[in-house]
Amino acid sequence: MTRVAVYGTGSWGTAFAMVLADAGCEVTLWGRRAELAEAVNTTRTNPDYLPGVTLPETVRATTDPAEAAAGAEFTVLAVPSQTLRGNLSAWTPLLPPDTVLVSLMKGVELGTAKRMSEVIEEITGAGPDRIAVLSGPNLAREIAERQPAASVVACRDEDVARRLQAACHTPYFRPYTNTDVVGCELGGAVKNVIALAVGIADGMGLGDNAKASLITRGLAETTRLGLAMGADAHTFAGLAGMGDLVATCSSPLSRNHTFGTNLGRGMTLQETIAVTRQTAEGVKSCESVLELARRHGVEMPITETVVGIVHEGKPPLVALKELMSRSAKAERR
Ligand SMILES: NC(=O)C1=CN([C@@H]2O[C@H](COP(=O)(O)OP(=O)(O)OC[C@H]3O[C@@H](n4cnc5c(N)ncnc54)[C@H](O)[C@@H]3O)[C@@H](O)[C@H]2O)C=CC1
Ligand SMILES: O=C(CO)COP(=O)(O)O
Repeated sequence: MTRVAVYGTGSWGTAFAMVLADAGCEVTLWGRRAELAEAVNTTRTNPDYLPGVTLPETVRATTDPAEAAAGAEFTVLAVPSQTLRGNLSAWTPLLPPDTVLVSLMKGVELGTAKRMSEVIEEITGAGPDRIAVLSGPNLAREIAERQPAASVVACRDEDVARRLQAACHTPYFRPYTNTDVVGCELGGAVKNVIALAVGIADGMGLGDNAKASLITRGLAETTRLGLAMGADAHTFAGLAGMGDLVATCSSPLSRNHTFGTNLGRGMTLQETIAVTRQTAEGVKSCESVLELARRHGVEMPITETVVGIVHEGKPPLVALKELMSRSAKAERR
């Protein structure tokens, strides 16, 4: 039986642990809180993040990172992007030397503007053949209910991607392989920023034309950044690009979309943070994405607008006016 360690008992870590177990793996789920690990082991549920979902017997939880790591063929990381560096520094000495590190995270580190695979490489010293990314339209709650979804597993080494694909392929979860790690990571991180923009528009009461325009131009600016960073344009038309963007921008389950909606309705940033219990990666990553855009000389007007509203207190109506009155241009530039 393939042994897998999943670090992070939040909604996606727990739901993906279930996917792995349904695909035939033996999974150890690491979490910080003893009472939550105890609840998983005794009631087979994660009442804090996925109430009402029964987890398979082959998912066991622990608060001991060494116990989780032992014998793991895959080490899956599902903590907030901004805490990964600290978490992984503590776990690295415990990891099996050949384990494949799998990022489920959709953020870019603040300060360094590093993608999660870059942070993993820097901290663990693993080469690109041992670092994989899973990304796609994968709202955790739907997957925990075993509703059908497709996804992408990306690794520079295609054989490793195929091994991971086999480890998480179930009748309701269909992963495709890809070797474009940069594109998959950027697709996942930037769609959170665009989902904030769409949420703000929804909260302001704007219509479906505005939403479709933001999604489409959001994908255009994501692709521009990706191409400047060496990604493959096809990735952005796929599940980790367009697929995830559409799911996140249209679903009330999305934390980023909901965060934006609250801002668009007139809540302050502090009020919005106070009512947000879970990780909304775009709130911090919008600044890192903008930093990447500047470094690579790429225009990302929607990302810039989100940073203005979220971090600089720009009123959404003013931001909208500025976005709409930018100089006219050809669609493909
Ligand atoms: N929830 C979803 O539908 C999906 C989430 N993701 C991504 O997965 C990643 C994790 O997201 P979720 O599980 O949804 O978040 P969550 O907010 O549901 O859970 C986060 C988990 O990280 C833990 N955590 C928080 N601070 C920590 C720290 N300092 N050290 C260690 N652990 C800490 C929390 O206790 C919790 O277990 C994010 O990057 C997110 O973008 C990706 C696809 C789907
Ligand atoms: O990444 C996701 C779906 O693929 C989840 O989006 P949120 O983090 O906005 O909830």
